[in-house]
Amino acid sequence: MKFPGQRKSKHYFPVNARDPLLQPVQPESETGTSWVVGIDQTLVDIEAKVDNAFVARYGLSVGHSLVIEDDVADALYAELMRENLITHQFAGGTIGNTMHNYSVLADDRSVLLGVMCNNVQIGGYAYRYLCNTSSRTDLNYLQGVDGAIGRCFTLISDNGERTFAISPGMMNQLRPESIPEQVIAGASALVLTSYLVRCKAGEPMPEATMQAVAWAKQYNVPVVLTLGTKHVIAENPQFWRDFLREHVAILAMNEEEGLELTGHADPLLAADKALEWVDLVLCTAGPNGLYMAGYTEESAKRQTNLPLLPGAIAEFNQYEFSRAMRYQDCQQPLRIYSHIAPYMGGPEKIMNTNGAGDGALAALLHDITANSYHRNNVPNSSKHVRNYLTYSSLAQVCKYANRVSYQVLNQHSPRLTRGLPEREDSLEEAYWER
Ligand SMILES: Nc1ncnc2c1ncn2[C@@H]1O[C@H](COP(=O)(O)OP(=O)(O)O)[C@@H](O)[C@H]1O
Ligand SMILES: Nc1nc2c(ncn2[C@@H]2O[C@H](COP(=O)(O)O)[C@@H](O)[C@H]2O)c(=O)[nH]1
Repeated sequence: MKFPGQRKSKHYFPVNARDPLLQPVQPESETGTSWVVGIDQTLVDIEAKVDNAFVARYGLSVGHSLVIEDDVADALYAELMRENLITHQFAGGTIGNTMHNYSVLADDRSVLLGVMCNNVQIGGYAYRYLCNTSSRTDLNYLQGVDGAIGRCFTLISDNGERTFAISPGMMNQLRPESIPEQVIAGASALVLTSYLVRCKAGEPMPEATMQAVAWAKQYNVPVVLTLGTKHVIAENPQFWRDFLREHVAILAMNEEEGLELTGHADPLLAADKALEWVDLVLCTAGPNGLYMAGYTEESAKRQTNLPLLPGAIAEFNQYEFSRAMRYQDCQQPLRIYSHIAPYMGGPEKIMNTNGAGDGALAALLHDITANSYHRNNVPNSSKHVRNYLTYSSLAQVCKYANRVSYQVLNQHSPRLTRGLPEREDSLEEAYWER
């Protein structure tokens, strides 16, 4: 497990297994002691540059993800091939990306659940998917299917905005009996997307998802939900509010999804509203950076030393140096909030925005899992006198999440090709001051 993010001062973190002051740290094993598990629709992103007329012609909606029928997919693919418009093909899927990015950042294990072709052809989509997933992402629990994985036509317009057209193949054929109980039971978090319910009647994916949720509940594993696209939420916002209240601890969304869910266009108000249902919220807001909202114990709150920010909630970042806790673990819960503008103002030129939100969530998951790792290895550390959810303060998690989004925006693929630059890995470096 790598240290999550960078620090101005050195915090104690058991990255050195030979420290004699530590309890004997469990030896590194292939399965590890702390991991995250996610369920996804197995998808390959087929990226092409198109204009808005192309998007409109196939009944798609700019910036969003819609499922298309096979005949539309065939016509769309034929036009992309005819006009030689395909530029890249990557492994994709919002949770697949998040598990891969987590493993790259943490240099540690994530487990991905979903389907995979029984018959993988060299050079085919399934082959590309497997080749482009981190070797630290455990794919041993994928369920075999006799057919194709999904295709996600990722249509990039001139300003870098991405539109998705999903041709599902067999991506929704994951069955409940393919969800391994012990993998869920030992995880630091179970990560889901609202896309998992976007299926045809009779497809087993939603049932498989609910099996995983039931085990997460049984073993007190926090469930993380990322909202995916505003269209899925807009179809039935009340379903999602109930789902959050009943099953979810951590919510990740962008401001458009936040609006559909809560009725608030302001990301801070949307995040605040969502705290009625969940314990921790990450709300990305494109060029306006990102917000986090959560709970801490009143008596453990820590005052920021950064300028207090104006907003719909006055001086909302006052206690952003506090660490997040689950509502149920607080005796006197206090709401805490933080915001950060895009790292370095954002890249000079954004090639495409695909995966920026997934990157931010991977950073948050790294911080949460690092907390479990630290608790396992140094249970009597003062960091664990309370049952905290995150290793770091809300402000620090925002910085880290933002930094990772920047990295994704600065490269071409939604999956990190490497971890953050080496020279930032030094705990001594006051990188954030730049
Ligand atoms: N145009 C932009 N300029 C600068 N930063 C951006 C821009 N778009 C996204 N980002 C960064 O990427 C993060 C996630 O982007 P966002 O587009 O909100 O996510 P999603 O992909 O989920 O819609 C933002 O919080 C911000 O840090
Ligand atoms: N599991 C699904 N993943 C999907 C779907 N539509 C798009 N995507 C994936 O999202 C990422 C990019 O995410 P971003 O919102 O952070 O830009 C991309 O790689 C797509 O594969 C879907 O229906 N299901």
